[in-house]
Amino acid sequence: MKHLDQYRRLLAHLRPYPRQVFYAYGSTLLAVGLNIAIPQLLKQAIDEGIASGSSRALLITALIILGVAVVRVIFGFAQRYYGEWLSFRVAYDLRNRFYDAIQRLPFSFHDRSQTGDLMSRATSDITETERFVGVGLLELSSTMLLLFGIIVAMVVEDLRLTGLALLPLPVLLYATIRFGNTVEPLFTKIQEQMGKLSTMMQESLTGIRVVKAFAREPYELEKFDRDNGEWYNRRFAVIRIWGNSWPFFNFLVAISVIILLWIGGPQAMNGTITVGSLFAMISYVLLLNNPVQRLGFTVNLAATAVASSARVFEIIDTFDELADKADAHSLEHVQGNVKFEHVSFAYREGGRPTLHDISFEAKPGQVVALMGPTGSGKSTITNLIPRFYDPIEGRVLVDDHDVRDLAIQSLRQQIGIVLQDSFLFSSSIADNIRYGRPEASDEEVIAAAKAARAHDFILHFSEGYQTKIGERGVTLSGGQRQRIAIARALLLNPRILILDDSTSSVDTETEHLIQQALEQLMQGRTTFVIAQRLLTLKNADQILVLDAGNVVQHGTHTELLAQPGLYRTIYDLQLKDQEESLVEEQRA
Ligand SMILES: Nc1ncnc2c1ncn2[C@@H]1O[C@H](COP(=O)(O)OP(=O)(O)OP(=O)(O)O)[C@@H](O)[C@H]1O
Repeated sequence: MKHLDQYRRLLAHLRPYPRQVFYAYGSTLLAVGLNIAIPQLLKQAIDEGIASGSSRALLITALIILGVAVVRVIFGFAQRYYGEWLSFRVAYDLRNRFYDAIQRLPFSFHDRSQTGDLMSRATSDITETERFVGVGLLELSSTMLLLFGIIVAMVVEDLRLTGLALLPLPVLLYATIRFGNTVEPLFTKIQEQMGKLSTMMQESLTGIRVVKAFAREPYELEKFDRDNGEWYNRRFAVIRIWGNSWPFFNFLVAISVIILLWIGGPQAMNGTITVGSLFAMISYVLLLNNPVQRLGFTVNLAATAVASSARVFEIIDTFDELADKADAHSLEHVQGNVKFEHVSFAYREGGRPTLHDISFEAKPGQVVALMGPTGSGKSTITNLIPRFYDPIEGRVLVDDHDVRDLAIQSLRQQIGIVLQDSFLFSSSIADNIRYGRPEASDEEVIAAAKAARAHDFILHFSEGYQTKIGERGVTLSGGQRQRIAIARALLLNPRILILDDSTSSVDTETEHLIQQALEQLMQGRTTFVIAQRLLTLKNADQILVLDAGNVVQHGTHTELLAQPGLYRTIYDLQLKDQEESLVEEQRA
């Protein structure tokens, strides 16, 4: 079978739990054994009780059947209990491994992936997989065991009659396998569609303000309805195949019964076999009725699990191209020297380079301002320092170590990042500030917030530092969020800093506070700043002027202003206006 490897891999998830597997499968085996015993008991009741008129034999058999039924209930419970236990445990393990992969995988992976699709794999696909690995697999094993046990019991009873009665069996097995192979690719399509729906849901939730602002709710609804309808059609197609198949499965069982009556009936009449024996044979075949009816369901589960687990494993197996080397060097005491040596970079392998042959050196404590038109590669340069991506040519060095030779965690712990749209988690303000250093004391958190000019507004909330941010808490303004992000970076006390000084969306008072906070943050650290403000540019030790991924000019504000080029053009067009307010600010 082509999916054998996939099943093997799924089964490997049961290996850590031998005790539970033993109980689950042990009770299944015993429950099946007891099921098979019942027709024998009935045979005895007929042949030794009814036929010979012994009510005592009948009573004893009835009591034994009662005992068997009670014990079977206990095994049935154990089977269910441990089956569910295994289901949830496998789901727990898979979900953890999936989350671990998502945390571990580099930016390039997240650039390619859609959040909604990943969410759908983490929820719907793992649920489909867990249902099979625990309960589904037990049920399938139970059916197979029962089938095998019944064949053996029937052969012992009467070989020739068994051969005839089970003639439809190969058809049943063939139809089951064919059914599984037909529905499996359909399930892959169903789960892919579910991924698409989740992506759409996630996007419209994230962008709900845009949807409402443009009054596009009807359009979004129609788009969603179309894809939801497609999901329904795909799901229904499977149900149709299933619906067409299982009555057919039951029909095959009915044929076996007919054969038994047709051939075995006359034999019982002429005494070749006993009536009890014929009854037992028919009971055996009828025992198959329920499992065969559920066979479609279990095969369905198996097929979904193959499709879904493939989607889960695809993420878990994704190669992490940025994984630490075996002999990765751990960065301990950093000076903060950052050097780019002939660095070229492309976001996609084989794609057009975004950066071309960039070289410069930032000495410890220097401020390097990056400026240039939108899309010129400013953020891309800053992405290479914490090794969010690797260059395609050249080297990025921190304190003369190629960042590819460093343990990535140790490198990133030395780098603080404050961007314009800093993300905050939905937890307390204090927890957000200590995100990079969970062990920081309350005093340190407060000191960082004070330096980031955030302390005062935090104290205005009734719960102060314990105020919850986000969906179940307060909504912070852009300027407040940025100052929390600055405090978060300050607490990390990084040697290298990456920040964006644009504060366009806030009032002048807040802008002033943010500037003060940023200046405090920059002190004594090697800083890369995506510069929008004249003051930042004037204070920078060096300015890299970028255009279409090339450094077209390099120098200080005074040097660059003195020569013709992009810097002077941008200065004339955008920055000159700030000169006046700067003079006023300095005067004040
Ligand atoms: N994750 C990504 N995947 C693919 N291409 C990207 C990615 N991020 C940026 N780019 C592309 O790389 C180029 C440089 O982008 P970058 O964000 O570095 O520019 P920027 O100078 O910071 O622009 P802005 O001032 O508008 O933020 C752009 O053409 C952009 O489309």
